[in-house]
Amino acid sequence: MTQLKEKLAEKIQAHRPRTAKLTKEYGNVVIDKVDIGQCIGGARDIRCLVTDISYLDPQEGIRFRGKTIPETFAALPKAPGSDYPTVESFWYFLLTGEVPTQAQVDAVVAEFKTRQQVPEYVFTAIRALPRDSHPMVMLSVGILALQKDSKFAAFYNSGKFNKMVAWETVYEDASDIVARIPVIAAFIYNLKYRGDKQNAIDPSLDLGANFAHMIGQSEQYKDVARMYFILHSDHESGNVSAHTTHLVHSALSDPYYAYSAGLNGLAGPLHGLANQEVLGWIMEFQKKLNGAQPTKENVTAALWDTLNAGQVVPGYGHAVLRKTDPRYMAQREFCLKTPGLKDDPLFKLVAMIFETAPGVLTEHGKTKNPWPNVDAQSGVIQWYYGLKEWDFYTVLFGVGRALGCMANITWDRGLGYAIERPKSVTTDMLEKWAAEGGRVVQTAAAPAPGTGAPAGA
Ligand SMILES: CC(=O)SCCNC(=O)CCNC(=O)[C@H](O)C(C)(C)COP(=O)(O)OP(=O)(O)OC[C@H]1O[C@@H](n2cnc3c(N)ncnc32)[C@H](O)[C@@H]1OP(=O)(O)O
Ligand SMILES: O=C([O-])CC(=O)C(=O)O
Repeated sequence: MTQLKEKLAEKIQAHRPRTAKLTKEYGNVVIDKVDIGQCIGGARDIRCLVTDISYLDPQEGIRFRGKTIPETFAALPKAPGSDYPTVESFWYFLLTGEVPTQAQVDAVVAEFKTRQQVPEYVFTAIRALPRDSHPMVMLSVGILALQKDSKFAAFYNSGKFNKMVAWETVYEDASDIVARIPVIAAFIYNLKYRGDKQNAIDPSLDLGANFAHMIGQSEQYKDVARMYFILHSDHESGNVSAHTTHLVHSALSDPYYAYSAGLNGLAGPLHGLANQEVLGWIMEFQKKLNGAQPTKENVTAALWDTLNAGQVVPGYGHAVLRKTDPRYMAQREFCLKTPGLKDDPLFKLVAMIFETAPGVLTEHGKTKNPWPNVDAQSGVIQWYYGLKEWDFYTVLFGVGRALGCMANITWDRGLGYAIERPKSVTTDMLEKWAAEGGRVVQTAAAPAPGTGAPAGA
């Protein structure tokens, strides 16, 4: 066992009694209620998932293992010669909740080296796709192609499957996915946009730096990759990509099936694809400007054009957040402290949209959150460093999101979470309960009509 796996074994062992006690002794304690609006409206705000990897406060934004973004960056050991931590150090932190020592980070970096070789059949499968396939299709296929070597699936099929140790094989697959996904992403980038010029893995580099090297990027981009992957890693477990991954794995589908499915959700324009949509929107707007400077007036007019056409303003709004996304701010601060980038015309336009869009969206009056999310700021950084193919941006997101999704399902198995299966109802039922002022629950512990029903009723 590696040091990280041993530490994780300790942590899971220590945590199990807490989950068991909650289920056995407090299983009937009500923590939320469900109304018709939530039933029809995407289960918004219903507290019905558990994860300790990260928590999203609507006002404050994300905390990874209890730490805000600045606290996370400050606490973790940094990559050599860099202000940013390695992805490997963050992976240790997400999995265990402990800030690793430099020696523990070095061990993960070394472990990833042994995992990062991608079998040739994965590249063959991607090459077989039409070259104009979306890069997210290629990434999802690449992850799915790896499934045949799943250690979790092999364990399940071995006839010796045992729930108590099943997490160990999830950990193996999860670590393989995290170590390999940047290599697959780099292959896709090179295949589609660099005339198939493939750079070999540099075994001396950490995950983020190696990704930069593999796509032929600059020294400075190494920190961009590290920062981007960490910022995009996790957003508690109700978002589409994390929830899908969790749901699919809850059927004991292995991590490859689960994350390929999660990526397919990330590829939606209301979720991860919004970063591509933001750049597309900005480029369209710049074209219309025809060389003129962006001003509050012309940005306002462009935002209204989008809204009046019945479209959403990409990069703005959020299902949970009610303030500017701290991931947006972390990337904005990166821009402001990077000479060149802070004076870049595209950054200035993004900053002008930040000044203008919240007011316009508030006046429009629909969105509950007029503030920018992570996707409004990420593309401009990529563009500045020469990664201009914006249909690739969600692939970058997918590399980062693997960290959170894989940490989550490793813990799902560690704690033996059940197959996920919420209950559906019919429209007739909703109409009946609406007319009656609520659903009458037939249990001893039934709450008053209109206050919801305990599980199992
Ligand atoms: C990494 C991420 O996934 S972050 C999110 C990335 N997605 C985007 O940036 C796309 C633009 N934003 C949106 O579409 C939404 O804000 C979402 C999908 C993020 C959240 O959706 P919801 O939780 O349903 O938002 P909310 O409750 O505020 O929606 C209420 C109304 O405001 C509209 N609205 C929300 N955001 C926007 C927006 N940016 N522009 C225009 N209208 C919006 C919704 O479409 C909805 O309209 P409807 O009543 O006609 O259906
Ligand atoms: O939390 C959400 O629903 C969407 C989001 O920002 C993410 O997944 O990063």
